[in-house]
Amino acid sequence: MAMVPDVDYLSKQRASTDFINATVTMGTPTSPEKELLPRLHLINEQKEFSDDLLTFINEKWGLKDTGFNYNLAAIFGSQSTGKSTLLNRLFGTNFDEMSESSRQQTTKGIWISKGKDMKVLIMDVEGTDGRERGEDQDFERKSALFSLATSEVLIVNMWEHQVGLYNGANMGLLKTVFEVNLQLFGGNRGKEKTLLFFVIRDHVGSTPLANLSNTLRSDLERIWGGLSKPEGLEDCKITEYFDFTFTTLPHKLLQPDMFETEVSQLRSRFSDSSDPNYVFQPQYQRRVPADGLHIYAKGIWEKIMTNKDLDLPTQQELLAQFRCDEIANVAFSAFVEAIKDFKRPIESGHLVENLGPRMKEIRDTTIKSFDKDASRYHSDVYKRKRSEVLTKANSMLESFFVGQLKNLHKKAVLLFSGQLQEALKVEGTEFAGTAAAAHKDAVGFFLTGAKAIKLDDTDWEYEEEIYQLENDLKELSATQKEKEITKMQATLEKHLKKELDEPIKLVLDQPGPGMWGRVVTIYMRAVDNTEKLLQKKAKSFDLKDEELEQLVTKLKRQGWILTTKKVHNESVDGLMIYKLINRFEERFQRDERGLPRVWKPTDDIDTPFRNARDEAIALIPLYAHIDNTDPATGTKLTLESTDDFDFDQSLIVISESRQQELANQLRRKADATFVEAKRSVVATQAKVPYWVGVALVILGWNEFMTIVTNPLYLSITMTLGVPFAALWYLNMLGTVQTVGLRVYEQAMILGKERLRETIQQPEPIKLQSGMAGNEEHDHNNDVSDAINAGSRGNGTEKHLLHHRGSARSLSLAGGWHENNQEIELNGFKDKEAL
Ligand SMILES: Nc1nc2c(ncn2[C@@H]2O[C@H](COP(=O)(O)OP(=O)(O)OP(=O)(O)O)[C@@H](O)[C@H]2O)c(=O)[nH]1
Repeated sequence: MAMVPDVDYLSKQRASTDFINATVTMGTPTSPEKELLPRLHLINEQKEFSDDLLTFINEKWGLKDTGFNYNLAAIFGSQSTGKSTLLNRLFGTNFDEMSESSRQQTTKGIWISKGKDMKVLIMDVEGTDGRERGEDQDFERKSALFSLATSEVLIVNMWEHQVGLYNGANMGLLKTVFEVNLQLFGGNRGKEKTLLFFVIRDHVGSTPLANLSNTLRSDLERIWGGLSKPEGLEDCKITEYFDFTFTTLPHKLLQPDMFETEVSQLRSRFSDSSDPNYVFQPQYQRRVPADGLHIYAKGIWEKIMTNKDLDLPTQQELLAQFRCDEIANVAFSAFVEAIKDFKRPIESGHLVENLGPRMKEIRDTTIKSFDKDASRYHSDVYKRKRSEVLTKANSMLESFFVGQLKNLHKKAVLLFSGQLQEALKVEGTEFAGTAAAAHKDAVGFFLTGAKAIKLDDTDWEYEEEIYQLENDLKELSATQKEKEITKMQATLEKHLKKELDEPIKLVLDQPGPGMWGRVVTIYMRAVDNTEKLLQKKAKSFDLKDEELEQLVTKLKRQGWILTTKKVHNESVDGLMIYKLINRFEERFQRDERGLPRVWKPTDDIDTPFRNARDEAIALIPLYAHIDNTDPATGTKLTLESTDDFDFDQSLIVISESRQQELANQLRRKADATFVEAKRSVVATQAKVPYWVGVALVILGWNEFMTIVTNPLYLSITMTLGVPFAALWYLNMLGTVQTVGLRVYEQAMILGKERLRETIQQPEPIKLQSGMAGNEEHDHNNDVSDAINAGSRGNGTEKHLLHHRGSARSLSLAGGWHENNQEIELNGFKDKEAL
C-alpha cells in the first residue's frame, strides 16, 4: 500500500524539475523532443484569445482536412497538482511543468497542443485555487466554463487526499460548472454528454478506487441536488448530462515505475479507439469541425468574457453560419470565375454553346465544394446555407438563362424571317403555308434551346418568352404578308396600266362622241381581267372575304386612278392644243378625200374655216369632263370616294378657265391658218400681172412667130421647152438643178483622180507603125488623161499626142492646134515615127 508523501519530500522532488519560463506566449521547446509538438498559448494571462489557432490547426498540427475526425480534451484541477506532467506523458505534449524547487505556478491562462501521433487536441488549463491570482476567481471560473463548453472529455485532476474535501477537491468550482452546464445543455437532456474523467493522483492504495469513486460520486450528487435548476429541469439527473470515470495513478516519485506503467496504460484510453475504455465516445462529440474550432472557441470565450449567457447551441449555429458563409464565399469566388466567360457573348447577343450543361456543371461543382467543408457544421444551418448557396448560384445563372432566352428569341426571329424570305424568292410560293412552317420551325428552335438551358432545382420559366416570340412572329408574318400583298398590288397595277394606257391613248387621239364610253369600257375590261388575276394570287395569302373585298375595291379605285391619270396626261396643255389644231387642220386643210387643199381664188375659204374651227372648239367641252356612263349597261359607273380619292373630282379633266384658254389659243392658231390661206390665194393672183402678159405678147410676137414658123427652132423649142415646162409645172426644177450640179461635181472628182494616177505612173507611149485599131481607143484615153493633166495646170509640161493622119495637140493654155511639127515624146524626138 502506498504511503502518502509529506509535503517536504514532494517539494524536494519537484525542485529537481527544470524551470521553464512561463511568460512566453508560445511554447519554447526545452528539448529536441519537444520541438516536434508546437503548442499555443490559446488564452493568455490578459484573457486574450489567440488569433493563431487556425494556423496551428492547419499548418502546425496538420488537421486542416480533419473535419470532425479529431477530439478535444482539457484538464481541470488545482494548481501544481501535476496536470502538465500528466498531459505530457499521456499525449506526448510539451506543456510547461513546474520546477520542483520554486513551486511557482507554471501554467497561466490556457495552452493548447496536439497529442503526438493522435488526432487529439488537449488544453492545459491554469490551475484552480491559484495563489498567484489571490481571491480573483473570475479566471478559473471562466476557464472552467470554457473547458466544459469546448471539450468532450474534462480530466479532473486531484490528489488522493483531496477526495472528500469540498474546497480542496474543487467541489465549489464544480458546482458552478454544473450550473452552467445546465444552462448550456439543459435542452440536450440525455443527448449530449460530457465525460468527467477523474484522475486521482498519488494513490497510495490505502483507499481502494471504488471507495474513492463512491465518495466522489456522492459528493457530486450532493452538489447536483443543491443546484438551482432551470425551469422544467427540476427533476433532471446528473447522469443525464455527465458520465463519470475514475482512475488512480501511483505516486510519481515514490513509485516511478508503476507511475509510468499506469500512465502508459491510461494513454491508450485516450489514443487507441479500439481500447474498451476509449474515452472519446461519439456521444461526447461537440460537432465542431477542426477548421471551425478557432471561431467556435473564440466565440465561446468572447461570450464568457462579456458575461453573456452561454448558449452553446446558438454558439454552434453562429459558428456554422460564420463558417458556412466563409466556405460559401470560397466556393462562390470559384463559381464567379467559372461563369464569367458566359457574360460577354450573351450580352453581345450570341448564343453560348452547351450553356445548360456547362451551367449545371459549374453549379454542381460549387455545391460539392460547399458540401465538402460545410456539411460538418450544424445540420440545420448547413442545410439552410446550402439552400442559400443554391439559390444564389441559380439567381446568378438566371441572368444567363434570361440572356440566352433573349438571344434565342432573336435567333428564332431571324430564322423565321430568313426562311420566309428565302422561300418567297421562288415565284408562286404559297405565303400562308410557308409562313406557318417557318413559324413552327422558329418556335421549335426556341423551345429546344430553352429546354436545354433550364436547370433542375430552379423555378425558371420560359412560357412568357414563348408567348412573346409567337406574338413577334405573328407580327412579322403580318408585316411580311402586307409587303407581299403590296408587291402583288404593284404587279397588278402594272398589269392594269398596261391594259389601260395604250387603248386609252388611241381612243383619246380620235376624239369624238362615244369617246368616254370607249374609255369606260376599257377600264371595265382591264379591272375585270386584273381582278381575276388578283383572285388567283390572293389564294396564297389565305385571305378572309372582307380582306379580299377590300383588295378588289382598292384595285377598282387604282384602275380608275390610272385611267384618269392617263386621260389627264393626254389632256395636258401642249398636247390638247395640238389635238385641237390637228382636228382643225384636218377639217380645214384637207378635202373630203383627205387630200391637201390648194385654195383657188374662187374657193370659199370662210365656210370650211368656220366649220373646222367650230368642230375643233366643240372638242374642248367633250374633253373637259369624263362621261362615266357604261355603254354596256347604260348605268353610271361610280366608285366610293376616300380621304385621298374624290371620284366626282376625278371626272373633271379640264377646268372652265382652261377650256376658255384653250378655245382662245385654238382661235388664234386657226385665225393664223386662215390668214395664211387667204394670203396664198392673193399671192397666186399677184404673181403675174395682166399687163405683163399683154406686154409679153406684144413684144415677143415676132420671136414667137419666128419660132413657130421655123421647124428647126420649133423642134428645138419643143425638145427643150416641153421637159422644162413639165419640170416647172411639177416644181422639180430645183431638184433637177441639184442633181445636175452633183453629177458635174462627181465627174470632176473622178476626172481629177484619173489624171493624178496617170501622172504618178508615167508610162512611155510607144508609137509603133501599123498600130492596131484598138490603139485608137488608147489614144482617146490618153486624151482624157491629158485633159486631166491640163486641168491640174502644169504649164511646163506638154503632152503631144499623135492622131492618125494629123497631129493635134492640146495646149495646156487651152485650144486644139493642128500642125505637122515634131512631136516630143518623153524627151526624145522621133521624126521617123511621125
Ligand atoms: N507527488 C507528485 N508530484 C508530482 C506528480 N506529478 C508531477 N509532480 C510534480 O508536481 C509539480 C507540479 O507539476 P506540474 O505538472 O507543473 O503541475 P501543474 O498542475 O501543471 O502546475 P500548474 O500548471 O502550475 O498549475 C512538479 O514539480 C512535478 O514534478 C505526481 O504524480 N506526484
